[in-house]
Amino acid sequence: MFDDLKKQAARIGERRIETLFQDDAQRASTFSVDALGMLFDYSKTQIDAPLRDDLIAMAQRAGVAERAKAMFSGEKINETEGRAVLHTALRNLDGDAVLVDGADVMPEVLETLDRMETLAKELRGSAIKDVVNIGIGGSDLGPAMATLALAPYHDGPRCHFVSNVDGADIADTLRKCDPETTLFIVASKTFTTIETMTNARTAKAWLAAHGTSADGKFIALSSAVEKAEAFGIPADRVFGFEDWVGGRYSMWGPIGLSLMIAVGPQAFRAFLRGGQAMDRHFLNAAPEENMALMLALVGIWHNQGLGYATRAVLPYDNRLSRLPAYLQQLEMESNGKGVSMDGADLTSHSGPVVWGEPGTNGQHAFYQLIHQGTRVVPCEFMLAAAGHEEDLEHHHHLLVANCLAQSEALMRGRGLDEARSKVADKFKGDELERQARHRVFPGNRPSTTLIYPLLDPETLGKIIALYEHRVFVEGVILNINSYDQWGVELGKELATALGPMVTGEQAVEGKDGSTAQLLDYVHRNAGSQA
Ligand SMILES: O=P(O)(O)OC[C@H]1O[C@](O)(CO)[C@@H](O)[C@@H]1O
Repeated sequence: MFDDLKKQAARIGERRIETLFQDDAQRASTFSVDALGMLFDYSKTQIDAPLRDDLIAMAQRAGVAERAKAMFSGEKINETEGRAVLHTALRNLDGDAVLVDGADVMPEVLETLDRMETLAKELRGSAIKDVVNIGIGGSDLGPAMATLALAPYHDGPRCHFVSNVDGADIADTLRKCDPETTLFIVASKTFTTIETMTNARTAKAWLAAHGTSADGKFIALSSAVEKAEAFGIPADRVFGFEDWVGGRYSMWGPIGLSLMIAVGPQAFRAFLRGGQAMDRHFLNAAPEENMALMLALVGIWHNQGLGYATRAVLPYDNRLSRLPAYLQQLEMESNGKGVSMDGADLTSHSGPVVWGEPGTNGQHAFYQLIHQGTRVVPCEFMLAAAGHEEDLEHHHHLLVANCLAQSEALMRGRGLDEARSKVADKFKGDELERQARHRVFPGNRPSTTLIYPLLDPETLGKIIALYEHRVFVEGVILNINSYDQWGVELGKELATALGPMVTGEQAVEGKDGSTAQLLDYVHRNAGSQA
């Protein structure tokens, strides 16, 4: 499937990336995309003109542009669930018609946005001091990531995010809240997710235990409006969305309510505008100038072409510290599939393992392996040209210097001669040789850098939509369905079956020796918190 890329890899061989800059003074700008005020620089990779041509031709053969049109126009491209994929409609602020089964979805999308704004304004001027979003996965990671990312714009009530079924999560959160001035948002597309429903019931019980009425204290964000009503949340406190919004793509609509309450409707609209600008760019820009397409093709080259199994997302922007977790769901739940659209086994690897931490913290943790480990980890750096803290500009200068130094170091490395010269005054002979070898950096390790002016709401919208489209393009090239998630089901089923064995209501039967042993340990030690 990726024979062209294998041939390109053989052609490139052991070539050093730095030599590409020596041979072409324009390389940096030729292998960058400058769009929407952001710059995506992929020149510190092995991609050269013939390879880029092959990658673009591959995207064209796979029908990326046609599939994108199909997605935006409401075709049911999520074939295993028979659904359209229309998170882009949630940021279609101009309201141009988008049809699903012949009906325009935009009037309802815009009406829901209006209702959200009315409620957000009301809450921001009310006695509510704490908002607790109860949700998990796509009903948590997006708003949690974005609320932190946009902290400088946060002028509403405090927002907390409870996701884990581990009682520690909600207990630690409720300890900070006053029942009289706390509002709970139950965010669940299906309104059946066990973690969320358990936490929501615990929140209700907490209010009751404090003698506080639950009336007006709960809001629901869900596609299952009747289930939310059955939980006791009246219809006018439920914000619905359709099944064509996938969980991990849902922060642009009702699932973003906590973010809207935190930063205000205006900033939330700016976030949507950023996403919409990226949509238009993705649909209209020529391949070489298309940021999402090129980001995806760099990913395909590294993963399917060169076999690098992981990629690190390294934001030099502390407020993006939840972005790697957000992207883990976005990318790995979308493209971690083993069969193609038609149900046949994939003949290549699926999407890569995505991981990361903000710089500079990562430098003092795992960069050792990135620089000198035996596995190559393509790195995706992200950096704002300016920070929000004008009085702390010297911090930002250090941040920038560190980010740029890392991509330079990864590419250049350090040879044995240079390593020897670093320690020649301390060691001699064989010991000098041994010590020098520990200080060699192989270099020639690829990285990309996405640089933007400032992490404001609009820019965040552009970045998130950029990654969504990257996932889409990689999925089309791999011919997989990026919009289902069957791989999460088996564990859920087994957990449900194990529940009564954990509580002791049912004997442990039919379990493998390891599972039975672990259950036995729990039973013998369950009282240990006393
Ligand atoms: O919003 P819901 O229905 O509670 O689902 C939460 C998450 O669970 C999953 O279905 C599976 O983990 C995700 O795709 C989703 O974001």
